[in-house]
Amino acid sequence: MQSLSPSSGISLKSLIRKTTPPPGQTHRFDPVRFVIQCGYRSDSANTNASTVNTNGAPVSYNFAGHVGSSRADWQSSCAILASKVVSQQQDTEKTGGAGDITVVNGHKTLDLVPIDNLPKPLTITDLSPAPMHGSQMRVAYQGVPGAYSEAAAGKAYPNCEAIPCDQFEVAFQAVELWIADRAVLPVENSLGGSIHRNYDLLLRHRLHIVGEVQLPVHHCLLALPGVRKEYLTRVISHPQALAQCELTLTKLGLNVSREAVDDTAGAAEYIAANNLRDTAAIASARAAELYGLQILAEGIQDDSSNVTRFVMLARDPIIPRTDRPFKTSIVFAHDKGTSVLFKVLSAFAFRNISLTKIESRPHRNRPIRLVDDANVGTAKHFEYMFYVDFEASMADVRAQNALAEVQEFTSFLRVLGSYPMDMTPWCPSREE
Ligand SMILES: O=C(O)C(=O)C[C@]1(C(=O)O)C=C[C@@H](O)C=C1
Repeated sequence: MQSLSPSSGISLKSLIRKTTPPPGQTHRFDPVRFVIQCGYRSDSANTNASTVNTNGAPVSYNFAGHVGSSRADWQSSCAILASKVVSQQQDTEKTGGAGDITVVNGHKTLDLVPIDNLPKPLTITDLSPAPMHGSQMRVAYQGVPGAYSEAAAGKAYPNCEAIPCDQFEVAFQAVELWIADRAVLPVENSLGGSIHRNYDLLLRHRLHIVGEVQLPVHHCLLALPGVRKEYLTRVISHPQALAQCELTLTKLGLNVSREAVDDTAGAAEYIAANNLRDTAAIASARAAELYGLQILAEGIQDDSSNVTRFVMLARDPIIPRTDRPFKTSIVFAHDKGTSVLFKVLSAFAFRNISLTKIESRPHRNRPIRLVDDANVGTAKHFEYMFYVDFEASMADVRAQNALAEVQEFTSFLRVLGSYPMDMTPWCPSREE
């Protein structure tokens, strides 16, 4: 990725360089047409022409550094952009001033004191409908520089310009509004499990999964220089990172409270900006370097092969292929609830298609199904959306037939994306 230097900053000029989508990217992909071509249907009502681009495939791991712009540049760009912002609903309950921990969606989050020379995360109010396109791939991620999501962006697109965003929602919108070309989104971790909110966002938005990366996550305990473990009363980090280090924190004999914040690197930045000598952060070694913290303990994740899986999102899908391993992600539901699940899964089992992931989430439009029985009362069944990843490309006739069958059993079916699997050699010691 691009290295951090004042001259590499995102300027307003570069942000508004192109005001129309580049040739070949003017039309949104039409899932209806895509699935009809493949012999099955989806839920989408979109009837636009179907145009795809092919530059979404992940490439080999070569992440060497941070991407960025000067914070000053970024802030001034955002300030100008903010003057023509479409109104966006901000679902936060932020109340505090700089340096406070406040509550966002039930989680504690930080109002950070600015540190020079680092790009400031996009906020929901920075989002402008003005599209912008440089020659370099722009990849939106949630967090601040030093976050694992930034490293994932670098693994997926080694020469990209990574754009920090203060919420996942903002990263989605950055792509939808042509501010970024891709978003990178953590969906599951080998220790901490699924990042549920991101599954909900995948459904709420119309972006397509165009790739995946699996990133070894190697956590460090960071504090201000000179601080010793015995001084600590609190450890702050992303809830996933806290979960991934739970046992090790106890083994280290730390008598500390755990507090969840928006991202790992943001926790490190907060400690540095507020000179907190009683608080440590769980974050990457790179975050220690960026924010001038010392590493008190390394490799504190409860399993040395701790891996987070990220997906890359784009406005258009990539063309599925069969000459390399592909994965396809779908989401479906049925009016009659979970009874359909076995049938759906057997459509894949009969065709020898392996499932790599299954996840259920509340059906937000219809969370409860009531079944009245005059004699005994009313049964209240929870309703679900099921997310399934399977190991086949949509260009594979087995996958097309399986989905043709699945659509017979389901009232809702959407293909989230068909994309190359991350096949980089297994080396968990390649630490972030
Ligand atoms: O906070 C970060 O650094 C992130 O990139 C987020 C995130 C996550 O959401 O799971 C990503 C990878 C790690 O598993 C911990 C945190």
